[in-house]
Amino acid sequence: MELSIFMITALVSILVVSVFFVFKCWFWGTPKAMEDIPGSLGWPIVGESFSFISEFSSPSGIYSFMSKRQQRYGKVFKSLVLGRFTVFMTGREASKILLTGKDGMVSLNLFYTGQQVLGPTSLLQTTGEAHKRLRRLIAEPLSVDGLKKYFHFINSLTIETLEQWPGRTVLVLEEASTFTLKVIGHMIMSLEPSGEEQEKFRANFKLISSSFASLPFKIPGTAFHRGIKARDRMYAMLDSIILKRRNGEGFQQDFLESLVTKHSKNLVETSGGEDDNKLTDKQLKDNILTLLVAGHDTTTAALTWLIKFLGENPVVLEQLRDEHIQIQRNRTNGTNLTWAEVNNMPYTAKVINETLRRATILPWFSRKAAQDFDIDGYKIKKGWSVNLDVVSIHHDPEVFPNPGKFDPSRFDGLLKPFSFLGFGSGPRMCPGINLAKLEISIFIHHLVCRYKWKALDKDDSVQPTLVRMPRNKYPIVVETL
Ligand code: HEM
Repeated sequence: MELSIFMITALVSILVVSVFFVFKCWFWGTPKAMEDIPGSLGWPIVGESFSFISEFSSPSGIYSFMSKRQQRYGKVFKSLVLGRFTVFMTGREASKILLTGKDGMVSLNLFYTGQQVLGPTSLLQTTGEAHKRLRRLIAEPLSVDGLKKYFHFINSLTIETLEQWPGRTVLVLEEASTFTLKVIGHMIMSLEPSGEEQEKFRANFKLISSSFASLPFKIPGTAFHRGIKARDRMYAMLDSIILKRRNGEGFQQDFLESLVTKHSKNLVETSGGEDDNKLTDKQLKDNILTLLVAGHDTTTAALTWLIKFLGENPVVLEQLRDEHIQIQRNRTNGTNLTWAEVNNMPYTAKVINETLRRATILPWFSRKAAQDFDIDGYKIKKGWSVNLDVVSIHHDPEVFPNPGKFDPSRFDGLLKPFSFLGFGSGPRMCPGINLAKLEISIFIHHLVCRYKWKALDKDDSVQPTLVRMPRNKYPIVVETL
């Protein structure tokens, strides 16, 4: 029932969005200009969107859509999916060109709904110098040292979360979602992990999140409209916190405080000139929302896949458990995990990488050509949508033999550049990498040291969302060891 409602909604959405955007593109002549690129644009208007969506949620995911076409046309092919004429490409060479994107060759290619919700000054919508400047401002609070102050919070929250798991059916995806949202809410604005504010924050965030894959019409009653309204409520909440901080009330050592005190424009006497290290309140809010959106689903999915892969690979689980039990045994004083320990978990780091390779949480990286350029002998024109197929890169048998196997030892040695893109590469490489690894490592430590679990369902299909997650949310039962 749920599936058929989803399918109907997806089909109607594809149709409406496609008609809107495809007419726009045909008007500008994109299909004709793409004549030299191999591939098929599929049916008029909807293109290949139906097979794209249906293969997307199959266990092999978008990989089967890509590999069929790569076998027929080669590494570069065109398609018409989700209302966009798109050139798909794969391989380490294409990654290097697209991800290093020198001289502003490409920009990120958000869907219209994402652009509207996140606002024009979001990191995801800026390019060139403006993008570099924003990256500089958020680098310090997201660095390993900058994150040290959140260690105790994440550690306690993990223990509390896991203590609730034994004796009931646990939907790992839901638990991971609640956990990662509490972590990021605390890190950004010292939000208490429970209570009315947390509930409001969560409700607004959910509406914002679902508006990204909605129809692009801001009509009351639509998911897009609800998302924009939730975004406005979230901004009002941030406004009131920023005001309090400026008035010297409620000082906290969080991400917001660091931006407000060091980088907020309203605090300095502006003499009319631009200060490269200062942000307006609008820039501040757009980018806090960007971090929330970019960091939540990804970390939730990674944690869920990791627990699932461990459940399916007892040998890996045993080796991982050994690493963590050894950490416990080596402790001379105290019984709790320490900051030094969490930064020295070599096998855990490989398990995280292998999870990101095997699951490929962000299956493609979407770009827009900002100028004409050549790739694998094909001419890409300014304005085209270009998608880097990361799943095929992560499943290339020449780099990762037997790619379907979950095998963290693949990361024992150095890999060839651009063969592993779990956190991306180049100027747009994930700025949240340290936070994500910190959360996952702490969670895994307590999980494997104290608990064992059993999966209640064997379904391997994937939710048809931009971030790949198990459709069944990975239901398990848990016992203490
Ligand atoms: C395991 C969890 C995570 C994974 C797998 C992940 C993955 C990625 C990848 C692959 C990219 C590059 C996308 C591209 O090039 O198109 C990216 C970018 C980004 N990530 Fe993450 N991420 C994770 C967690 C986080 C967290 C916790 C945050 C925030 C605190 C975050 C914030 C961002 C932002 C803002 C960008 C865009 C950077 C830019 O455009 O300059 N991510 N992430």
